Amino acid sequence: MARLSVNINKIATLRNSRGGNNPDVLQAALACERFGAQGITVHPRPDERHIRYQDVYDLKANIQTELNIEGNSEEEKFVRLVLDSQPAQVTLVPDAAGQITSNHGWDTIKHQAYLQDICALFKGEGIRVSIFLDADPRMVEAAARTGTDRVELYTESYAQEYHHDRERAIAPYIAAAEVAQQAGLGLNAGHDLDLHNLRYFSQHIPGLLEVSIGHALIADALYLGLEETIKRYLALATI
Ligand SMILES: CC(=O)[C@@H](O)[C@H](O)COP(=O)(O)O
Ligand SMILES: NCC(=O)COP(=O)(O)O
Repeated sequence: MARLSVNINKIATLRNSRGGNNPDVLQAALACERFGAQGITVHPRPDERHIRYQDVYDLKANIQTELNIEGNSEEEKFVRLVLDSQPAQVTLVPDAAGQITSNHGWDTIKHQAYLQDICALFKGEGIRVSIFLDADPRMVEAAARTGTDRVELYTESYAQEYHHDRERAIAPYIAAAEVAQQAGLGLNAGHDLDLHNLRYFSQHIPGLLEVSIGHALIADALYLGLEETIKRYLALATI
């Protein structure tokens, strides 16, 4: 039974396209909560092309549910933002500056020492840490040695393969989730989850605590409205 954290990056993309404050990112986040979302996710990027750093402070001061901030902790500015705004959770994502969207998880073997240090820093401030990972049991095993609380499985390959062969698509995710459970790590997932592939994922992944969903959910809201869309995603995530 996973909780749904709505990623509102795309609301900010729309706002920024005209330079004003329409749509209002904070108002959208509060509406998501009112319609049942159990968390709000943002992924401020160094160029602030969608979520701006100021949005993060405004969200933290006003939302009632968990704030999850995603980003690359190798950027000094990101670390300062997280420490200053004190979200419930930080998700460490190894994206290069200017990348269009996330396309891989951390290599927790190669970067073990760095990840241990950064997890200790955030956890020392009472912030829950999750590390974004490809669905590879070796990466989960090594993540367990960093001190992280959770891992987030990067679901793009699941989403792409789902329509061809869903059993094959989900197999590495089940294997990774089992290793996470054995290691005592909490499990999150996200990227390209949608109304078609979410039910099967929630049904088959043991111990799934949270899904963060943005792109497809915000697109669906154009047709269905935000309230109905969130209701549908909640029904699939909390199976
Ligand atoms: C970490 C992750 O999975 C991404 O999906 C990300 O949060 C989305 O970022 P963009 O909205 O910038 O594509
Ligand atoms: N962590 C994944 C996320 O926040 C949203 O990804 P997407 O649904 O926008 O692909």
